[in-house]
Amino acid sequence: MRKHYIAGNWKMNMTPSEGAAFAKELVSALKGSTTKVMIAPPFVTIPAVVEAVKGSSIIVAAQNMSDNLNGAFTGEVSALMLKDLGVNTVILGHSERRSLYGETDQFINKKVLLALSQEMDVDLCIGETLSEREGGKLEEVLTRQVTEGLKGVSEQQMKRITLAYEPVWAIGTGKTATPEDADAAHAFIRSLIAKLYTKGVAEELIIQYGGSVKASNAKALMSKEHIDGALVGGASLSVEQFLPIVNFDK
Ligand SMILES: O=C[C@H](O)COP(=O)(O)O
Repeated sequence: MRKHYIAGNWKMNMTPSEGAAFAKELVSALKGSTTKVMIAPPFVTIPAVVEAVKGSSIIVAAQNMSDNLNGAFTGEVSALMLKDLGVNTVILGHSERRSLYGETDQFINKKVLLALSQEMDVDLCIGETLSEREGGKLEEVLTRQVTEGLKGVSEQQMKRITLAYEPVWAIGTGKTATPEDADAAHAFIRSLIAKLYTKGVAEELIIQYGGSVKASNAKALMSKEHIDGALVGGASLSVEQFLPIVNFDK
């Protein structure tokens, strides 16, 4: 039985003081909740948020990290630095990293392997563009992103992997995939994982949906068999909008 996992990716929003205020409010709103919740602040906001969620079960993640552990890589942040802050989860391969910063499947795979070598959990994002979907390439794109992104990841390490299916055309656009379309993509991804690993690994894998998730569509999406949670962007920026998504089943 897979447990729902709801994540908020703040992207380049929230100063340290704003992040701390949000986190304190979320901690008190979630008292007693057993839902697995993660928030991913920008790097500089992480320490304030880590401090604010202390004692709660909220996971603080990074939105990205370097493909190296240390050295002459100006402007980069490494897994070692994140771990020193108490951050053990990282989002990798977000479509904005792929499209705006040219991250390839091979580069993302290098980071995935590095994060796993540091015993970090990875939330690996995949998803097709509108032209890929309309051109009938959905399965080809997902197959490539999953196969390349997870190259060299062992069956044992798959316990640390969450996948986030985010159709690029649904991110920040207000257009959500229908629950049926999203579920079909998730089912395809799960069948792919069963082929690459085992049926057991596929059945345990958490696959989040991302792309204009909000309070009004969260329940319909997450009632689908293969949708195990959400990676929320815009609606994760206020507790008022994020909380009903976390509590979609209440
Ligand atoms: O990481 C989150 C996704 O990019 C979704 O963003 P959105 O909820 O603003 O569409």
